[in-house]
Amino acid sequence: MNRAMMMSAAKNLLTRYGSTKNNIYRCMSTGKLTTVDVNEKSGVAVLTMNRLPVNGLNLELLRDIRNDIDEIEGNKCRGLILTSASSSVFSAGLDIMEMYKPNQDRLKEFWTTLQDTWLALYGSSVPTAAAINGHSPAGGCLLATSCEYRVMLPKFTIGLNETKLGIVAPKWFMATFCNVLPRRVAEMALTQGKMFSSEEALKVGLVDELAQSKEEAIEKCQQFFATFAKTNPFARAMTKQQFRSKDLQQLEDEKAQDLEAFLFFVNQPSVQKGLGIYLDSLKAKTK
Ligand SMILES: CCCC/C=C\CC(=O)SCCNC(=O)CCNC(=O)[C@H](O)C(C)(C)COP(=O)(O)OP(=O)(O)OC[C@H]1O[C@@H](n2cnc3c(N)ncnc32)[C@H](O)[C@@H]1OP(=O)(O)O
Repeated sequence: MNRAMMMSAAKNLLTRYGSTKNNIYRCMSTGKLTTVDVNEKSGVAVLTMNRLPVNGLNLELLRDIRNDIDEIEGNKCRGLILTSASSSVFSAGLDIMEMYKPNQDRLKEFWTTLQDTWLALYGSSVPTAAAINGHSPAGGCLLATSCEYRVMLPKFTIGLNETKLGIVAPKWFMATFCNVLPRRVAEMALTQGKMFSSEEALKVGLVDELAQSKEEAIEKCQQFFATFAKTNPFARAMTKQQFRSKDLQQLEDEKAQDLEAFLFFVNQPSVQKGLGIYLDSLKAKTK
């Protein structure tokens, strides 16, 4: 191989594997709206949501996340860290445009994909953590709390604010919240539609640690995964799945009813009106 060929091969490798100070990262898959980078040394995959500006969870982003989780599971990665390409928003939750004046077929597919994404993430056999590097309301909070561990940057907010929008979080959103928070704290926060500051979230246990940067958050997630170094991966995964099986089974059993309830609720004229007003208030903020 001559020098030019060697340079070209190295360049190709760097494009595919991208080098950082300590480790080599392999880009495993790149959906249009997500990227997945696997640390070759640790086997940990970083799944980055990249639908800027706010990672609103629309049908396409949810599909990409779902496919990435399946791929990470299939590749037997040692951990999955969910994070955002934005420096101020982890995810703004469900893209309200999917629910406002919706096309009914797409609305069905949207909700079914959200259900499947949650089943895949909450039930994942791979250890999961969220590096919450920005605001994380509603569906964003659902994704973060579906993971086993959360590290958040200061001065952002997280919570299930649905009641403030005049909508009701489904049972499986609530179950995910209750898996993290004491029941009374969860009930109060859900009914109030409370958004916690990062510091408050740490205090109540909604997040496990704070970090000063995204890199530090990812490092802390990796340290969490390292706590499993002396456990049997199969026994670990089975324990997690058994622990979460009631919540998972409930949605599996009630998927069709959950979809019907969502469609009925979202199509109510009063709900449509409320969503329209909320969207206008969000847009007015930017004017
Ligand atoms: C039965 C139904 C059950 C459903 C269960 C769950 C529901 C949800 O998940 S509903 C979504 C709830 N989400 C929110 O309430 C968050 C709303 N957004 C915000 O509070 C802020 O945008 C946020 C703090 C996340 C970020 O603030 P900024 O960085 O200042 O950004 P902007 O507010 O300027 O937003 C930029 C741009 O994005 C639009 N936007 C924001 N969030 C959403 C959203 N969830 N869906 C659709 N669009 C959203 C916002 O309107 C701006 O648009 P433009 O003005 O056109 O730029």
